[in-house]
Amino acid sequence: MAAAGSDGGSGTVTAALAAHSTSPASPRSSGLSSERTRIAVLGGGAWGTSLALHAARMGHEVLLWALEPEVKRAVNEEHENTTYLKGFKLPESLRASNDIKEVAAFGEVILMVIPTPFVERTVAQVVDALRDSSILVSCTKGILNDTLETPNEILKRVLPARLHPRLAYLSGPSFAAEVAKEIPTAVTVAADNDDVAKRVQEMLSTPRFRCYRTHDVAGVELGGALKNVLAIACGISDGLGFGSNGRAALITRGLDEITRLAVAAGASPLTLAGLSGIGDIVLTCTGDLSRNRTVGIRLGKGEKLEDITATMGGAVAEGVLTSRSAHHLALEKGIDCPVISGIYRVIHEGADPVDVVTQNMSRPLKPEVDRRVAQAAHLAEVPPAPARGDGATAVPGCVVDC
Ligand SMILES: NC(=O)c1ccc[n+]([C@@H]2O[C@H](COP(=O)([O-])OP(=O)(O)OC[C@H]3O[C@@H](n4cnc5c(N)ncnc54)[C@H](O)[C@@H]3O)[C@@H](O)[C@H]2O)c1
Ligand SMILES: O=P(O)(O)OC[C@H](O)CO
Repeated sequence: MAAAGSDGGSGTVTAALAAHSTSPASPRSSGLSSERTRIAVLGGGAWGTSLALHAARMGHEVLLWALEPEVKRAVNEEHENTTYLKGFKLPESLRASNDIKEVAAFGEVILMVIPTPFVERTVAQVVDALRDSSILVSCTKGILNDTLETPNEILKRVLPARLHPRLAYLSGPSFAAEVAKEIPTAVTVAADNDDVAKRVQEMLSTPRFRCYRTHDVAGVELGGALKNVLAIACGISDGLGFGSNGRAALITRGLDEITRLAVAAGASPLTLAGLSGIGDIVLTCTGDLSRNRTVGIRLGKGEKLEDITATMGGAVAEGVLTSRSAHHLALEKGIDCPVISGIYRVIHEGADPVDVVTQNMSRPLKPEVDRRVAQAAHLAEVPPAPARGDGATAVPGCVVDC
């Protein structure tokens, strides 16, 4: 399904950007370095196709695995993914295959862009085709229902231990259609191994697509997964006509509860204040291209979930299933998450959204800042202030690289 509202890449923003640069996709024109790399993309949905397009524009060799024969045919013959990313011409150099082992064996770097419920069975098919030097980048945003695992935890269970240091996670505010239009976008790459994070960062960064990096895998994954539930909540609020006050309250209090839950699951609160937290929350809680927010709007207007998903053309709103996982994770961790639990009750137990809002707004009154988050924020590591030439120490916070 093409993302709602896509203008097929010929919008005025794209034209304005093009007028200021002859080669926005090229890292070489800006001093950014990127060696030509063989990149395999597993997943021919909107995001997989957009990332494949981005990498191909950079001059990387790209092979895309698509589940559907029709996606493979359209990419190879029409040079467009007419199923999931309609309206964007793909370079002829970007080829698609339905043979997942062939695609995995091709890649020096493998981008895994698979909805959460299919990550395990998809990756299990390619384990034997992976080389020890492969770098595997998960771009999935969700939490599995049965086990409450993030993609990182699924991958570490399925892949041999020697490949664990080769794993990275890409997340942040990034609508597939806007990346395909080369609208300036910033994302985060998380990895335990800083060399791996740097390699992915350098491999994918351009003047239109800026990658930051972090060690906080849990924070990046949980931020990316939990914001989808909040986007559904904001959509419901919009669908009910609750306006700007309602949306601002949900974004702010939603960020608070997502942060408390993520911190309880091992994340740094600073990550939730970054691209994969507040960045992606702002994008999907306000942006019309969000599938999760669109599901929420339609629920708020009274449509049934089955009718909504039946008209999405196979596109996935991860927040629908993640609302169940997040609710159970909150119970398991003992974290009070009224927004997440409210969305769980609306989606999975048929609760009336207006009743949920009234109940949430009527809870016992409390301080705004949670004690545990405040403590975690104070304990979080800050970069050491560099020494000045005169032997004095620079003022912390004044020399941070932005
Ligand atoms: N679309 C975006 O703008 C965007 C941006 C960032 C992250 N993401 C995340 O990327 C992931 C993939 O989303 P998308 O937007 O590329 O997909 P999509 O919703 O556009 O398409 C659905 C995808 O699921 C695949 N699929 C369906 N059944 C499958 C099966 N049995 N086994 C394997 N794959 C199957 C389809 O082939 C297709 O690739 C999700 O976790 C999503 O949250 C999406
Ligand atoms: O369209 P959504 O709601 O799945 O959001 C897509 C991306 O996660 C945005 O960063």
